Amino acid sequence: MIDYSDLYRFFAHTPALRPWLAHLPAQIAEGFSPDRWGDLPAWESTLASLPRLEATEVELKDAVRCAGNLSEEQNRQLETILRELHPWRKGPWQIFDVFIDTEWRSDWKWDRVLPHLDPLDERLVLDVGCGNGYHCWRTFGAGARQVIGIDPSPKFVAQFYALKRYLGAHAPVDLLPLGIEDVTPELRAFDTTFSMGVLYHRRSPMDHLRELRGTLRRGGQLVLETLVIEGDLGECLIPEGRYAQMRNVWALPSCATLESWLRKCGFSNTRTVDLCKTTTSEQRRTDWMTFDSLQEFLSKDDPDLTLEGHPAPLRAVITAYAD
Ligand SMILES: Nc1ncnc2c1ncn2[C@@H]1O[C@H](C[S@+](CC[C@H]([NH3+])C(=O)[O-])CC(=O)[O-])[C@@H](O)[C@H]1O
Repeated sequence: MIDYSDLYRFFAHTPALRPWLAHLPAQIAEGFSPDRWGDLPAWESTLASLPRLEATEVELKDAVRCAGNLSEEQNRQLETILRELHPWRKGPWQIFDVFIDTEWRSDWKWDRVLPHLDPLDERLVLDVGCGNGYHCWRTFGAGARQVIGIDPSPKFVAQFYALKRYLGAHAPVDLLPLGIEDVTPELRAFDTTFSMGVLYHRRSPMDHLRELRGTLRRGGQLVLETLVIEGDLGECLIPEGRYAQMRNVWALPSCATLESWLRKCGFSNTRTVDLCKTTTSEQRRTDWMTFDSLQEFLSKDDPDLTLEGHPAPLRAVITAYAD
């Protein structure tokens, strides 16, 4: 579906990435397998039908947007095609005159994370579970040398490449249809690794932390963002049923617990740098994501609780360094 030849060349020229390259083409073929994803041909034809348009201006630092001289008809055609890739969860994106108003204000998360990042200049960055790659672009806009996002949902990969052709077809920002388990263990290649919104989806959080450490070179920075609970060292919520209607939520530790897990898994200098309750302004139903959203997942009587009676979503950003 996507031409990864530039990325394969980059892997070949980067000694630390070479062990992964041996498996990568087969993993990507598997990630885009039509046997696994019945809608894949439809997404491919959407990508193929996108108009060839030239951006005269691209902004990636303060927002993600591009501009150019398009007719109303061209903007309308672009919007119709991009809407075929519904639901748009992460953003927002301004693509010419088309404003993709996504479910999440991912720019608000970026604003919380950015002040705590080691300078990104010249860094090789991995974004684990990057969705459609919104933060990958912001990372590149903040100076990174090369950004590789991974996400096992090929629809999000399709959204990313739909926009990449306008935001920078040859920019060193790519997204692979893979999960963290596909990254070669103990690669120790990346200067910065993001894992944002992923830990609570992993059945074994400790294994996830160890996998993340394995992606980083010694001294590389981990930026971990996840759902947490208020509480002391040792406390952790493991919801038996759903959490905020999500079936695949496993562990919500307190910050102190999570920091101790990080230290146990080979990180030091752990720091909780941000704690933020998710609001219905940050995560909400929009014209580009018309399914239920946070508002519908909270208790009608008490917005501090989820529908199931658990504490409502509280998210922490924790930074740590790989030993
Ligand atoms: N095994 C896996 N490996 C990697 N990714 C996975 C895996 N399983 C699921 N995912 C992916 O992890 C992402 C989690 S969303 C965070 C997006 C972004 N980071 C954000 O911070 O806005 C969560 C949220 O918005 O709550 C999804 O895109 C999954 O496909």
